[in-house]
Amino acid sequence: MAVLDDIVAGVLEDLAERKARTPLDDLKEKAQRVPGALDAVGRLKDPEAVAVIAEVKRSSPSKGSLAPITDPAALAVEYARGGAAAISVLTEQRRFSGSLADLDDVRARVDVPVLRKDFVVTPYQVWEARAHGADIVLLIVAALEQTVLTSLIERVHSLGMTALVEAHDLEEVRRALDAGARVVGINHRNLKTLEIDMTVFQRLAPYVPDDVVRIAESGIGGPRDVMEMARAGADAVLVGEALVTGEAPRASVADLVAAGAHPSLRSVRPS
Ligand SMILES: O=C(O)c1ccccc1NCC(=O)[C@H](O)[C@H](O)COP(=O)(O)O
Repeated sequence: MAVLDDIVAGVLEDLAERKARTPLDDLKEKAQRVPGALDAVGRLKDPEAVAVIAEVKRSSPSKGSLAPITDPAALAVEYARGGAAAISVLTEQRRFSGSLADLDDVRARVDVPVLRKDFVVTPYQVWEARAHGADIVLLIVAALEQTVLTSLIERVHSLGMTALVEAHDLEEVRRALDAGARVVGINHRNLKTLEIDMTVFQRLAPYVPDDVVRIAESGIGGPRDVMEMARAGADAVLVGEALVTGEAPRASVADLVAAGAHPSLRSVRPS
């Protein structure tokens, strides 16, 4: 079984337990009570600079354990102080050691948009994201049939959130756009094999129109990578491992933010 299929199978088992504990109607009520979602598109498409989405990531299928992260909110606060435009919180339990409690904690402590990073394949999970304060929801094209992708994007947007629609090849980019994505994440990581190919963003970004937010995801190790992605047309970068395994998350984010606003990029970024 491909890695992605295996992850989604586990996600569906865990989801069945949560559904048994919390009926959808209760979740909808909770979603009415939380503050409205923040505008993410405005934060992620700054003509002056590449936005940095900093990720709270304890472990991963490709690398195993990365960092214990006992206080995800404290880490997120450091990221925000370093200038992160948004915080990504992995909520998948089995392979990433994340949880909805992490999302709650982070939401309560930062005022930048928060991304629920999970394997969302049902409307219930979209409601969950909103009920736990998410502003952005990841939808992975490779995990979804086209009609389901389209309806999940609509559901995310109808709840005031932003869908980050993730693709890894040209067909997936086209499917994301056809389905109504306004924010497309191009992942260097192939979620079926876990291989990283750092040329993927450069090759696919030209197929994403200028009025759609383009995010380069995975394998970004430092300021040089951010500048390379900026030259290839990235509006934002999503960074996990390099930040959680480093010594100083706030300073590391600040370095990435500075790279994304480097004066030499002015001539290559549309104004
Ligand atoms: O990180 C993995 O190994 C992984 C495996 C299978 C599905 C998703 C996976 N990661 C999720 C992500 O998209 C990354 O956490 C995110 O892009 C940040 O990547 P990185 O900076 O390389 O940690």
